[in-house]
Amino acid sequence: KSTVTAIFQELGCAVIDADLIARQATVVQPTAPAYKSIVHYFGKEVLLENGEINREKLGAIIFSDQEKRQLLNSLTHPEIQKTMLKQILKYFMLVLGFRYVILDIPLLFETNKLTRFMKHKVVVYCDLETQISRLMYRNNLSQPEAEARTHAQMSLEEKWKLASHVIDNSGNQDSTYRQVLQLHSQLENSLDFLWIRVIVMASLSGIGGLAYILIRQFLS
Ligand SMILES: CC(C)(COP(=O)(O)OP(=O)(O)OC[C@H]1O[C@@H](n2cnc3c(N)ncnc32)[C@H](O)[C@@H]1O)[C@@H](O)C(=O)NCCC(=O)NCCS
Ligand SMILES: Nc1ncnc2c1ncn2[C@@H]1O[C@H](COP(=O)(O)OP(=O)(O)OP(=O)(O)O)[C@@H](O)[C@H]1O
Repeated sequence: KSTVTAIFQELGCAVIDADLIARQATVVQPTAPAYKSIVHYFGKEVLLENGEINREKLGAIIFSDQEKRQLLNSLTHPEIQKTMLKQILKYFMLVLGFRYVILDIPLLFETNKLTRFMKHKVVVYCDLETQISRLMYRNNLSQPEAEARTHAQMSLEEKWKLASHVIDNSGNQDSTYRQVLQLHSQLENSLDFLWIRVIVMASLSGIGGLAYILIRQFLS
């Protein structure tokens, strides 16, 4: 997904990355409420010496225990979704004026209630063997560790069925790049953004109208 969203970003699109948010101050840094709950439920042994979350250790716990994974999800996902929503609104505000926003979400179909508001759902696909070997290489994991992580998610075949577009990323980066270019031009030519503009305009004029009434009441 990150490989594909990086191309969209290069093409000038607005991108919101759930994984990045999951690592940020609002979610797992020592001042965040989710951080405190993680320490409360998982203990200080999931912390590094500097107080930050030991991702390797927490990963080893949650990817071998479904209940603990669900617990972690229940602590982090509300914060991640709240931050995503704020960023979406920012991009749709008239000053920024983006027609659409690309959301990079690993657990979109499993947990995200946002799907019903999404016109386009893109699944980035490759065969399981390639997926596991790329994950092993990127995260420096053993085969069983990488398999535990892929099994913690809906299979790509199932996700494929729920998608409106599929990008086949089994080949080289050039082949992926070409597919993204094609999807990008399809999205650029789409008029789907118009209904979002109408909703944003209507909400803003509603808020503006309310503020006007309140000011009038206050001054009279
Ligand atoms: C458990 C954590 C600390 C492990 O960090 P680490 O850097 O070792 O792994 P990384 O984040 O790169 O994830 C490894 C792989 O597991 C997947 N994954 C991550 N969290 C989850 C989850 N809760 N359920 C299923 N798959 C997950 C990722 O998409 C990736 O493919 C981290 O993944 C985390 O904080 N997860 C909870 C937040 C979350 O659900 N993030 C993903 C969706 S927004
Ligand atoms: N077409 C490709 N050819 C070779 N390597 C690739 C290709 N696409 C992605 N990779 C590599 O595979 C790894 C995983 O890709 P990427 O980070 O884009 O996946 P992701 O879906 O965002 O991952 P996750 O949800 O696990 O964070 C990265 O190291 C990336 O460089």
